[in-house]
Amino acid sequence: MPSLPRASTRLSTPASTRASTRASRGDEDRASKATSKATGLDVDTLWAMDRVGPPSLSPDGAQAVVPVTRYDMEQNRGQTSLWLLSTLGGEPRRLTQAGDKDGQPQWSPTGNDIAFIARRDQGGSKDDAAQLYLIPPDGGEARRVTDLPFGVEAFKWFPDGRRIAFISWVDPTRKGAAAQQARHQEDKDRKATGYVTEESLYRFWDHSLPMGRVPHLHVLDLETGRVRDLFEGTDYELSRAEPDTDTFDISPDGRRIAFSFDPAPTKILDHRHALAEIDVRSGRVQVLLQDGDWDFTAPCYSHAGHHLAFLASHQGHKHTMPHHIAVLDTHGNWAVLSEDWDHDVSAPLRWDEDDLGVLCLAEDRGRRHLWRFDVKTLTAFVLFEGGHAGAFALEAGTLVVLHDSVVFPPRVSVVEREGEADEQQLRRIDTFNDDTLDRLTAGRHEEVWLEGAQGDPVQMWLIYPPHFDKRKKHPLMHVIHGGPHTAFGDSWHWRWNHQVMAAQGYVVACVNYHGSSSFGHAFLDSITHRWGELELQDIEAATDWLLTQPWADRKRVFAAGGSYGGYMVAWMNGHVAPGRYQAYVCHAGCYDWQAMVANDAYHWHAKELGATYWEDPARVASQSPHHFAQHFSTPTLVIHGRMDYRVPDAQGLAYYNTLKARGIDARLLWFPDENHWILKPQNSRLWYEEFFGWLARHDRKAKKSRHG
Ligand SMILES: CSCC[C@H](NC=O)C(=O)N[C@@H](Cc1ccccc1)C(=O)O
Repeated sequence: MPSLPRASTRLSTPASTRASTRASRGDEDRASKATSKATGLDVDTLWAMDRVGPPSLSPDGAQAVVPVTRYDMEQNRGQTSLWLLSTLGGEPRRLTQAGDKDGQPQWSPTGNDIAFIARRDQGGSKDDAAQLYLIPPDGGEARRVTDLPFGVEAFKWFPDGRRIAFISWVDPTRKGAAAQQARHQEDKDRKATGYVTEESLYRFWDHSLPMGRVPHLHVLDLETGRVRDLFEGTDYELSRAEPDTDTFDISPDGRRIAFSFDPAPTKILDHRHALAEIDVRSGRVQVLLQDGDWDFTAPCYSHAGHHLAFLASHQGHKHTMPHHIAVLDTHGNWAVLSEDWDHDVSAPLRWDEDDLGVLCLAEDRGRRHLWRFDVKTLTAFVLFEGGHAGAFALEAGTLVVLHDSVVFPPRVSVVEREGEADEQQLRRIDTFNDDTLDRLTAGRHEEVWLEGAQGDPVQMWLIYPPHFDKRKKHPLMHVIHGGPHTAFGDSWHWRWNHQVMAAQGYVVACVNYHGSSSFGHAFLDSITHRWGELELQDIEAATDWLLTQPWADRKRVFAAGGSYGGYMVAWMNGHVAPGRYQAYVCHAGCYDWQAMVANDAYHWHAKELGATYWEDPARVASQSPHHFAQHFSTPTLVIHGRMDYRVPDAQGLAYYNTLKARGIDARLLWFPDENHWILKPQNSRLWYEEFFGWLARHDRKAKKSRHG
């Protein structure tokens, strides 16, 4: 981080300017063009944009397949189909037409097929659950290759291209396909809807975990159609928290599968995972690494099969410890390699083609890059500099990245791997959304560093309205991120879209307050056991800085946040002098840490707050917005979804009821069919309408005709 005077501003770091220039010269031009004809982004245009998902490459690296989701606002639904992109040049080609949601495409190692997961009405039968399909890349009919009662959750090809390993949730007390089928029929015949459990972990984000079923690893033989449950008759299972392909990996010779698992008999979200390896033929399991102090996840075999890279977090030291790259050899020796690199590494890992480096995604000061971590020199090197790198794929020397920025949604580019990162060359291989972006003027964004709490440098991103005129006064809006251990940066958000907000005339401010990820472990951990305190000082320091700007309208200052960001605006309501902010929007906000024990991640709170409510109720209350209700005075729009199990809607309702009971101007927007996020087009349109309408109502200069 730079050492700072009180505040320093720059359009972006020199490095990121380089990256975004190369990634998106057209987008930079668009941002600065600001012709009087062009307008900013509106909600309907946002929903009309194509949403590109993670790419998978053909074995020769010549083509990528991506899922693309398109929404229809009037029909209030989306459809996902697969598209082929040439990495050599040429127009994108749509591969699937028929499916509703053709997802997770993976190119076979032989190059002959693309496997994907879908729930289709095809060949005279309709899938009850998502199944695996294969389609040849040169077109033709997709063919269903599984017909499993409980469907397929995620999968990986075996290197021989003849088998597929996949995850399916099965009843561990039953053996054989017929027994699982019978269980499925029993579930279908059950008339009662009550959910009965003695589990500690029984719901996750927005869904109840299947009663009495757990995620097992299976193998499908494509020639015979035979499916084997590799965990049948054992206590092994994969993580119950949305298990995906990061939880296992297949050895290059196809004989073994490494997987991470929770060794404790009773599962909770925060348990530390161990690593094991199963011999595919015999089904014999060998535990590779198990240590109560460590969480081991995301195994990945080297190409030669001699090393297993994985993520290791030293939870015994502190629960906030980052995930580091670690390697295990065939003699059982393991070591953490990236210990001196103060970055939290994300899954998946992938060995580089020389087996001397591991590719990974990791955040860095509000951005997210693709890195190569060199296992000999123990140094990290940026391969692709974000903006925001969302996913990557590497085959036959071709490296592609799915990346986005504040000024463009996710797109796919080839990263030419020559020279230093400074000379990074990107070649875009899709054209999705270009026509739409060409018609728009994007708001300019920049990064500002402030002196925040404890005198520490704190990063803030500003997104200006499209036709920003610094001689005029503008309303300000804080958009406060959730987590708390996440970060805002140079990235695209489909739900809290900065461009849509800036296009309404606000200067949007996103502060990466103490506790945010991507600024090193000490910064992330600085708020532990003292939630609210430093974060508020940072946001207030940012407001102070904003109010000194000649273009800032001091009487038109707002703050909005979701989840932990919602916690922050509720906290502000109890701690900031009345009148400093004209209105708040609290989306899915955490309001009362004692009542939050009703959520799906209740084991985690005490580690962050420093106590459970039965041990030290005063300590918990001192970090809880509800405890400061007597000071609330600022008008607030409260938004919540009934299907939110992370921050149960009782949190939002308690906040709203308190505001009403105290006679404070408040409005409630409650969605019976949404979760922590507003995912349906029409509901999103309503969300934005209410959001802007509420702010306008408390904005002395807003055009009343527009917002009622
Ligand atoms: C294992 S719990 C993970 C909590 C997660 N925070 C990540 O940094 C999260 O879901 N945060 C919510 C807010 C929240 C905070 C604490 C407890 C429940 C919810 C969010 O901001 O999205």
